[in-house]
Amino acid sequence: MAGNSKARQRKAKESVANGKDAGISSSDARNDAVSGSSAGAPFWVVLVLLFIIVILLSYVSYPNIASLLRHTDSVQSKREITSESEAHKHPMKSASDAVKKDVSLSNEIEEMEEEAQEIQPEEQETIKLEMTPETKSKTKEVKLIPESKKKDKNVKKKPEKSEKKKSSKKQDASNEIEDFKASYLKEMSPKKIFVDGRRLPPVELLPQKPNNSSVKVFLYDEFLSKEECEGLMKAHDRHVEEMTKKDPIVCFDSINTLRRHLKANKKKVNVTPLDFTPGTTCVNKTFSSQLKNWLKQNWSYSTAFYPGESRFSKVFEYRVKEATALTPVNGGKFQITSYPEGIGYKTHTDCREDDEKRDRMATILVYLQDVEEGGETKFPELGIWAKPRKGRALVWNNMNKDGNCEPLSIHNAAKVVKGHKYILQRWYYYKNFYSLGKRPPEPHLPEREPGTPRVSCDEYDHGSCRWYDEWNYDHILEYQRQKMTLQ
Ligand SMILES: O=C(O)CCC(=O)C(=O)O
Ligand SMILES: [Fe+2]
Repeated sequence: MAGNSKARQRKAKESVANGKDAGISSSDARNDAVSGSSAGAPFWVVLVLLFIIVILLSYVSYPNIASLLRHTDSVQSKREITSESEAHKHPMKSASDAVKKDVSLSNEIEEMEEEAQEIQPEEQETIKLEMTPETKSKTKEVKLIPESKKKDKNVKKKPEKSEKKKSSKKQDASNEIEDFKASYLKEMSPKKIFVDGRRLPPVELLPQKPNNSSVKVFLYDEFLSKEECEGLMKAHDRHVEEMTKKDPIVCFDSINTLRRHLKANKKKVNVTPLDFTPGTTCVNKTFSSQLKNWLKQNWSYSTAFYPGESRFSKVFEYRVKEATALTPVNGGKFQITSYPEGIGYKTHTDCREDDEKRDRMATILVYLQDVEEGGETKFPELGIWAKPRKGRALVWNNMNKDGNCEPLSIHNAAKVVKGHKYILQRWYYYKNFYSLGKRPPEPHLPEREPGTPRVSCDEYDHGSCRWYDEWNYDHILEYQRQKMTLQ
């Protein structure tokens, strides 16, 4: 570095002497030389030369500041490259989404990766190799732009520059939606893999109850390393801590669920549909804050990050693909959930028993830490259960090969009796769709301050309330009525 800067100084001095373009000071040297020659007066030439010398001297005296600036530039351009490639992946992303990303879990994950990078350099290498084909396919996406430009030519009145950009972006997005070809994921096939010298064989958990379902449950111990688990938990905790500074808005699947929660907490409050924010299944801000105390925050906490938002997402999906043949393009968001003591999760299937093929074919769930007592994942119809162990992955199919939801895949999270449970989950879809794995736009209702979390209480039993760091459309009545189809 020191040698380089000396060489630069020498070069810069030479460039001034020769009046030539050289090194980092080239533009200064060139500009000054040009203005000097056009003036033609020797007094100005001397003045300009003096000016150059002063600039060069100040540069020479502060090499650290200069190199610092260069460093900032390179960091800046790296950021730009990242966000640009993200923009290709998320063409519908708005500016507010970009701002929102600043407070998203991805930032925390990125920090965790920086630490992890020091620990696992070899693994980072493997991932880079894996990313190459995707980068190529991104270039293909970019090639869509000229097509939309061709269409723009038909427009008679020339739109303003920014308008033109906006409309061509819109056009690109709609082209991409139209051109989207769904990939089907019909089964998983678990096999042994090696990660960082760890041998990871799948262990099938055999049903203890006779059944005729296609559901298979596998377990991999040490699927994630201790460092990966700890990094994810830390990122989740920091994010939850930040976001719980604001009280959440609480939503219910029905007024009955709200009544049951109030009754269980010995609150004699009469509630009517008028207590809900119009158009939604959520109660207003004041009532929500009251409920937070009344319900004693009896919920689990879920935070989400999306594919492509962090290196870890690549690391993880690559490992999952190698181990199970579950393909990254069929994967949705990543969700980290933590359960405080006394909290579990209702019995449910991860798929819906309707004809929807764009549904969750398989689930991978990784326990990020041991739980002293309770917190098992249980499949009551199969007689299968698994205990939380740091790094242990549980993977199962929720749908059969024909894309029908298997009712016997029902499962629940037993209440944590002692300890604190953390899991990472990702769902893989039978038929993927354009918006799968992309951070979704947020609904405008209920009106709320930016960064307000939500709590969703789906049913009373088994402590089914869950706090979320992001919003979807489940609580919007119109959405429920129309069963709006996602792109
Ligand atoms: O925490 C668990 O063990 C299960 C969680 C689960 O099934 C879910 O969130 O869909
Ligand atoms: Fe589940």
